[in-house]
Amino acid sequence: ELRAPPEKIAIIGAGIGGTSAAYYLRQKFGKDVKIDVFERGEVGGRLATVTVRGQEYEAGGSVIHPLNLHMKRFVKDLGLSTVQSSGGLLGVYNGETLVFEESSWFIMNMIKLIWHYGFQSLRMHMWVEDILDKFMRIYRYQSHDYAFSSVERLLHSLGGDEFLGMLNRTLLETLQKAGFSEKFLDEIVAPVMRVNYGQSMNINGFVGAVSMSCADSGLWAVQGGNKLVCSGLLRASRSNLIAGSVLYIEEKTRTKHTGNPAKMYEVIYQSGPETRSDFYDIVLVATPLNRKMSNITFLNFDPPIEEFHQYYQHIVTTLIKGQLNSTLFSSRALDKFDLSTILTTDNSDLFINSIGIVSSVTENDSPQPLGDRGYVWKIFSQEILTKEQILKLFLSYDYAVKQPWLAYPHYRPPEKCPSIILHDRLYYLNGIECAASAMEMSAIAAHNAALLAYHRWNGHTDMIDQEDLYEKLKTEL
Ligand SMILES: Cc1cc2nc3c(=O)[nH]c(=O)nc-3n(C[C@H](O)[C@H](O)[C@H](O)COP(=O)(O)OP(=O)(O)OC[C@H]3O[C@@H](n4cnc5c(N)ncnc54)[C@H](O)[C@@H]3O)c2cc1C
Ligand SMILES: CC(C)=CCC/C(C)=C/CC/C(C)=C/CSC[C@H](N)C(=O)O
Repeated sequence: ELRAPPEKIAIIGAGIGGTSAAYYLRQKFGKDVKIDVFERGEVGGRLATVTVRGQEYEAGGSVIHPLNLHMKRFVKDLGLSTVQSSGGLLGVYNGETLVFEESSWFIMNMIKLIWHYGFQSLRMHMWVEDILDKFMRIYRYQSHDYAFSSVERLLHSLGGDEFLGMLNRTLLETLQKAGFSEKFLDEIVAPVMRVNYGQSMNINGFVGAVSMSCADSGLWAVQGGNKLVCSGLLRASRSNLIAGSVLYIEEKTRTKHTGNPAKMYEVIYQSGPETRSDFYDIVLVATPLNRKMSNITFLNFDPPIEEFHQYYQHIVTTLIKGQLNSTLFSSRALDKFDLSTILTTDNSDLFINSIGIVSSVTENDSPQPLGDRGYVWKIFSQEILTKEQILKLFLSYDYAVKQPWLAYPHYRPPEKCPSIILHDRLYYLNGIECAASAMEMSAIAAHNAALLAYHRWNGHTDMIDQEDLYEKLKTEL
């Protein structure tokens, strides 16, 4: 038995979370519901490009894993094209020397890895694969329309106590317990955490595994820029984009056009110089809730909605077209230096987390140098680079563009994820970032919130928080 669909739904935030929520809500609630998406900045949010000498480069979320099935589906449904993320050779610098350097010969690489670290890179690959295998169960659950009322229940359904327990231990503890050596952790794992999450191995084990999965082959991106997925989803869901900053959300009783009173949410927002408001049956918040990032106040809720204080890691992306000062990293001159990405170990004297050559969002093959002044390099650092620091890294450069971010949560296990259900029909998507922040995680949270909102609207409690789903669905084949 289905109740009449809601009349109006509001989504706050037009990043990948908000726009994929619009897409899934349209699928579930049908064509008649009016969906408004509020965005105070650019559509795409943390998926954004910057322009260097007329070409666009990803400055935020850039790579997508081959097993990120929601992202894959969006690209297919929206008729977008993909580009493979260029590989290139990678080195690891410890502040004095390159402690590891890839070779262009596959066999040589294997020998080097075994020589330095025994079979630990193979064991690491197997550790990540086992977690990914369990993680993939979410697609099965969601394709059968099952929803979860908390991030913890969602993770528990994927692999039980052990899987959920990854949130409560640091990656370092987990991998030390699994017998990985200090050398492998310092020279391989820590540099991967620094390039991806700008943090040490003290992040939780789950986000550590997500980060390590970036070492898999087949990473890809959307041709023209990953943010095209967001604008495409907005269009495909026939949502109404409202350019404005949401200030307050308040629950109020309204008389509907049927003459009946109903509890609704008033969304009060600033659009240009004006403060406006509108009423909604359901609201989804698709932005991190904290003062610095969204500054939304919940008014007159009983019981009150808690304040969120999740601290987000400050990261700066700098794109520079120039000639690398390769002698900073090795004694070889530039023409003999064949590394295209340099990661760094956890050394507080280093002022960069990583540096690597990047392709523009339209280049389909290996990155090309722009004219005679070198490639475009992407640098991740904790602080904005000074001119002196840039001049240490480059022999010469002719353009630099800097983009600071409050990028992802500062992970500090044990993690307690914020609630998904903030109030009766008020949902929060970005709590999932406390497990791991990635485009696919926001898409999973969006699909889950759309299913949860739909089942709760229709009273389908049997579709929420089902135990032993994996076993149940196995026998349903
Ligand atoms: C530098 C960097 C590199 C990354 N690299 C990768 C990567 O390679 N692969 C990957 O998968 N992930 C990556 N990520 C993570 C990924 O980008 C994010 O997890 C994802 O984009 C988050 O999407 P979201 O929609 O949940 O949030 P956001 O993209 O932050 O969207 C929230 C939106 O809400 C809007 N908003 C906020 N407050 C209000 C308000 N009061 N009123 C109206 N609108 C509001 C914001 O303007 C924003 O557009 C990276 C992130 C960064 C910063
Ligand atoms: C959710 C799962 C199973 C996999 C996602 C893996 C993935 C693509 C994680 C992204 C991690 C992240 C935040 C990377 C930031 S930096 C990316 C890249 N190295 C760059 O240079 O831009």
